[in-house]
Amino acid sequence: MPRPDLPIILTCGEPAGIGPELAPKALAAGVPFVFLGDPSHLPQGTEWQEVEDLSAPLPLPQGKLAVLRHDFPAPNLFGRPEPRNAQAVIDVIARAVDLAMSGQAAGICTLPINKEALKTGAGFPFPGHTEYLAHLAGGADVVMMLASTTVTPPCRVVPATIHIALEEVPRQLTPEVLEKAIRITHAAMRRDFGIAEPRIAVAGLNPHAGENGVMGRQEIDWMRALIADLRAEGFALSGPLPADTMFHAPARARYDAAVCAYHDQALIPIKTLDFSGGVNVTLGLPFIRTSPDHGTALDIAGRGIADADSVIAALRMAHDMANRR
Ligand SMILES: NC(=O)C1=CN([C@@H]2O[C@H](COP(=O)(O)OP(=O)(O)OC[C@H]3O[C@@H](n4cnc5c(N)ncnc54)[C@H](O)[C@@H]3O)[C@@H](O)[C@H]2O)C=CC1
Ligand SMILES: NCC(=O)COP(=O)(O)O
Repeated sequence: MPRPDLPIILTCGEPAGIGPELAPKALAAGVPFVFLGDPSHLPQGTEWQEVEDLSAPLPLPQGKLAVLRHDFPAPNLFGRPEPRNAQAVIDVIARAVDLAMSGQAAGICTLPINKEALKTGAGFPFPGHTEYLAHLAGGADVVMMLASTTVTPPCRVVPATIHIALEEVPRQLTPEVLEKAIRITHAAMRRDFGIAEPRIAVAGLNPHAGENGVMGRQEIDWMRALIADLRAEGFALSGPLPADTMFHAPARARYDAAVCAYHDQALIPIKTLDFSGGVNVTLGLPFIRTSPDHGTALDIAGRGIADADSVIAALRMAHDMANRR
């Protein structure tokens, strides 16, 4: 069980992006966390203090940022990821996971990585944190959820396939993959969101959910049968639903989470409804992991204008999850 009195580890992510400037702003979350990264990447004038003992009380006096030091090999230039720093970005994530899995931290909250920079700089073989974290957890079955924090009814979405090319989706979206996403989502809604009988809506793959086979057959070939089987087990499921009409407010009021067929089907509604309050949470891991919903924003990095609301919401959600567990 995670100890909510212990800090959440906030990993630095890509230092050339907006991560370093978000870290001091994230103190507004009011929950105990420690920044894991190179303090030389923090904005000039940041008041910080190195910590070694994660059980020491937080927050630090005078609003200082607590830093668990992880020095990077090369200087940082905002907006331009440095290939020599790519491996350190990856190592920081692995170090944070070690701390969470060994019970020294309440969980982790990851600042964004630039997937292309890690692939070109260090041959990172994973398309995102989600897949890397599953690997670090010994091959856990996980799914990615993005959850709003400022809209009512809430928008919580899970793409059953994640970081793959659109042309791969019909091949990789199998009954097994969709069933796994539904089961993991159901369990996490109960454990981490306190919803005893979660209602889950399942999006179809095709326009109009195939319209009875006129615009695609996955819905009638296997989705309906899978949903019926799971309903018979007691799951409160609806679908397969046409994705274009399931995200407006009255539709969202009818479910607690939506399991979608692919990345953009799921992420466009939440990032449109709640870009600054959206939280990315990995479901199915043996430790808590949240993240802001946005990326590295290289176009504005280092200018001090990045909005910290999403990382603040992510830290609070991780802390709430630790308390609930
Ligand atoms: N969890 C993670 O590590 C994530 C990483 N990424 C990575 O980030 C990189 C850039 O991805 P993009 O698609 O360009 O998305 P992005 O979210 O980095 O940027 C999209 C637009 O939103 C703006 N924006 C993003 N966050 C903002 C903030 N906090 N305050 C103000 N404006 C903000 C940016 O300036 C840009 O105009 C890619 O390498 C992607 O893979 C993307 C999403 C999540
Ligand atoms: N678009 C969401 C995203 O890329 C987040 O991925 P991850 O790094 O959390 O796996």
